[in-house]
Amino acid sequence: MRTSIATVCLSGGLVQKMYAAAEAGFDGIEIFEPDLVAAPQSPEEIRALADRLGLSLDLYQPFRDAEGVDEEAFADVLHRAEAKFRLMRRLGIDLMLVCSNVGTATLDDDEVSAGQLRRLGELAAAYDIRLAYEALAWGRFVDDYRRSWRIVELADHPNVGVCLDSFHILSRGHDPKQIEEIPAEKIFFLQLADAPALSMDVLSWSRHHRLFPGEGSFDLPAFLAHVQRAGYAGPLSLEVFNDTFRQTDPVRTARQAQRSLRWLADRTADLLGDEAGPLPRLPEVAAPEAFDFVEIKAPETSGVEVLLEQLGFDFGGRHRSKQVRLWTWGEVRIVCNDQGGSPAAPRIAAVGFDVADSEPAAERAAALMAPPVHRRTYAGEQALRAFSSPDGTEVFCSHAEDWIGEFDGGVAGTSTERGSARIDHVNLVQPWHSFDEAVLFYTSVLSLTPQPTQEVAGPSGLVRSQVMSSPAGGVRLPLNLLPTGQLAGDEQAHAQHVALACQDIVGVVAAARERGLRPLKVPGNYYDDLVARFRLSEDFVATLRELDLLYDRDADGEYLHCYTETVGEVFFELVERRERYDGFGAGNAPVRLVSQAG
Ligand SMILES: O=C(O)c1ccc(O)c(O)c1
Ligand SMILES: [Mg+2]
Repeated sequence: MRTSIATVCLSGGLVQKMYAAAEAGFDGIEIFEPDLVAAPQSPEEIRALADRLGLSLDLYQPFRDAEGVDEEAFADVLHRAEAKFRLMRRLGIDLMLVCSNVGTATLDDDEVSAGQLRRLGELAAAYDIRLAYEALAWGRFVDDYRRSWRIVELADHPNVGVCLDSFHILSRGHDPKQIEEIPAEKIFFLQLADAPALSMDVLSWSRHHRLFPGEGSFDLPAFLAHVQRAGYAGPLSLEVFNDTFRQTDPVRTARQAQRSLRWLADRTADLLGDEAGPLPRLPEVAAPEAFDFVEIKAPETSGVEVLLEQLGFDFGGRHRSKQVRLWTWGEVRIVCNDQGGSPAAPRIAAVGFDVADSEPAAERAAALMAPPVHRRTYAGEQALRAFSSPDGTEVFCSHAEDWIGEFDGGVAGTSTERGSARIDHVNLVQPWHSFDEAVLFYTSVLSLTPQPTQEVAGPSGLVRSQVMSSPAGGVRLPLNLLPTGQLAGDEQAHAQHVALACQDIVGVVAAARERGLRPLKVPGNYYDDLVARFRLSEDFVATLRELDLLYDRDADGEYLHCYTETVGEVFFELVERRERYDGFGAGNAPVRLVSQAG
């Protein structure tokens, strides 16, 4: 499988983009014309650099407004094209992308367009150049790949073929199955992009919101399977116009892009089975169905452990050789780490996921270029493999049995009178520039599935939230994207949190309050509104009000929850899920955000 990336995906100048693509392991690039025009280097220098970096120059693009025009306009098209063909010879590029006409087309006639593409193809042939015709989703007359293929078929010239771009096809809801009817030798190029489900004009959607495969809502594995079944053997090239990637580190973006192609190839090979051909596979790993632990970096005096004690955790002992303490409650294991000058503000430093087999999980993460994390390990201690997620939180694939013996006090006796508990979800706050990357990271590395995005209004802006979850719901990882502005009080509301599921939240919170816990205060107006929305008994609402419990109900069941105060950058949530309730009480989030902002 050859991989390629359009220079438009990356920030920086052309040379910087080329270094980034090479460093991330791409085989080639598509040169986006404005990048070349703005570059101080000559075409010959760019060609030499590509050679030196081991990058092939796969495509020059875009050539606009070529077909469907009158004869006078077409004379200008030929003139313009010839200049580009000469330039491409200097660059050593033999494939040019021709977009369907959006501006100058006046003739809605396949015969005319085909005739003009044929004449352009004849001119290109003289320069040993081929043309890949792409139907833009907003083309004046040609906006459907099936029509662009009909025109190419009519043009009937060996130097004229189609370029398929997943965005233009899937954004319009066109069925990609008919790609299989296009002869492989006529598919000159393939561009891949994902996108979030948005209802907006398709041009703005394309120019600002494209994403790498695995980050959006399109079914790219199914799309690529059609292209592979057609017999396409050219490079898989990414073409992602995205406002964030245009302004973030190009090396990091290029690695993210390469990760997305490796994930996509593997998923597509799954769909194709015996027909997968040369698509490379990843070590197979089932999604984890439980959290193994959460590690909080916190000095012993920070107050986090006071909270844990109030919540009813048992002290599970000190680590044999490190400044690390374990707290347990049922199946919940929280590790407080005070090593190496912990930051004053406690924060979630690592999350352990209980995967069936840690070795292949670590191999898979490495194949997806997840940056490894090296922790100090002493003789006789389990060396756990960990990786850094895009926001810096370390991800472990681990099993408590392998490491819990390193804590004196051993496995803590679990107080049965408080019932069992488990980690329900871990909410990780994402910086604005790594949100999409995080979705891809958890999708590809841990095989978690992104759920539909939600937006919650907070006092200082909208919080976008996307939950990554395992098939049976044992692991839920809400990723929250914060508003970009920072108002006073934001820090509290935008801390990360660990939610603990218990069976009798009323009893647990009542006991915790006896031990001194002060849950986040919920305003009286909230309970008046609850009474209006749900037919709840007065007694029940009085209990909720007394204990500052929040409530939600849907067709699947009920959700009762409450929050602790925030310590540094972390707080805890207690939850009780009744029946099959699968949400997070999203309607209550604005109340929490306002209360936390104080
Ligand atoms: O947005 C555009 O104009 C544009 C240009 C070239 C492409 O390949 C494409 O998919 C879109
Ligand atoms: Mg394209």
